[in-house]
Amino acid sequence: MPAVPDRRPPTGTPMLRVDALHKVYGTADGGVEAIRDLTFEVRAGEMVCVVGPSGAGKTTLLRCLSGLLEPTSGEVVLEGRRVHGPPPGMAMVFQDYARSLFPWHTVERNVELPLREKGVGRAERRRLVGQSLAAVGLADVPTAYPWQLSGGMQQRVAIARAVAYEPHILLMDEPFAAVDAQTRADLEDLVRELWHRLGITLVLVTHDIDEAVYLGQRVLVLSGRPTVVLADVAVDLPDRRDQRTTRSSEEFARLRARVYDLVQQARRGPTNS
Ligand SMILES: Nc1ncnc2c1ncn2[C@@H]1O[C@H](COP(=O)(O)OP(=O)(O)OP(=O)(O)O)[C@@H](O)[C@H]1O
Repeated sequence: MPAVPDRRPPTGTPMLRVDALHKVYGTADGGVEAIRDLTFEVRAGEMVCVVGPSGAGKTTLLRCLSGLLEPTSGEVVLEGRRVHGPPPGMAMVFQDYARSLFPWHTVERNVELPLREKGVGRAERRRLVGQSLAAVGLADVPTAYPWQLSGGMQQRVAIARAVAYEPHILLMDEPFAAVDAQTRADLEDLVRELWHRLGITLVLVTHDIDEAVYLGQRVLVLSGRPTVVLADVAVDLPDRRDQRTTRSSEEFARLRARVYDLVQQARRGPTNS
């Protein structure tokens, strides 16, 4: 595996390029064209949310970005290198925290394991584990087991694990879909705060239009299958956001309505094919 580039690209420079991405799943009856043609870029330090109707290929897109799936044609280029397998410098957070954490390992061990695989020395591992657990508000439960924690706390462990890895880019697939509404709001704010503080590039897939507008600097709206980019909506809300004032602002309502209409249009399909 190639070494992780030491430094993140400077904020605003190209980080991720998706070029004419096309993905067909082979099936017994001829194949499913999940993604027809996706082309977009993400700059270093950006937070981009991806929405689209059910079955639009959002998970397929993330799998291609993370090198878990090879595209049928087109390419994914991360920090100037074409992605073929899981790239160094990338971390992922999944919806299903219960399956992504090892129940037989403690919280701190769960966070530490990827650092061992990365070859980080012991003292540095301890520092990164302590720092990232503190950053997600879990400094006081390092020796607990995941099953002893609430769902929201388990997802915080998964986020701490991703952050401790010091990724250049973090992919999140419906990360808050399995928690209650209040926990979801807390986790949204936690992610924005970490993104601000750490300068990570973030691509987050969600079904929730309000969440996409609240979190993102851009919202990429995917069409229905076979999938293309229907719109790339700039979210020109103030950088400092909070659940009460941001979500009740006129600008938020305007953006929400715009993205909602686009998703409805995508559901009606077919698009510009
Ligand atoms: N392994 C597979 N084999 C065949 N078809 C697949 C496979 N995985 C996904 N698909 C199909 O590809 C399309 C896109 O699926 P994908 O899970 O990426 O969509 P999604 O936008 O993430 O869906 P959802 O919003 O419901 O989670 C769907 O029609 C799905 O049935």
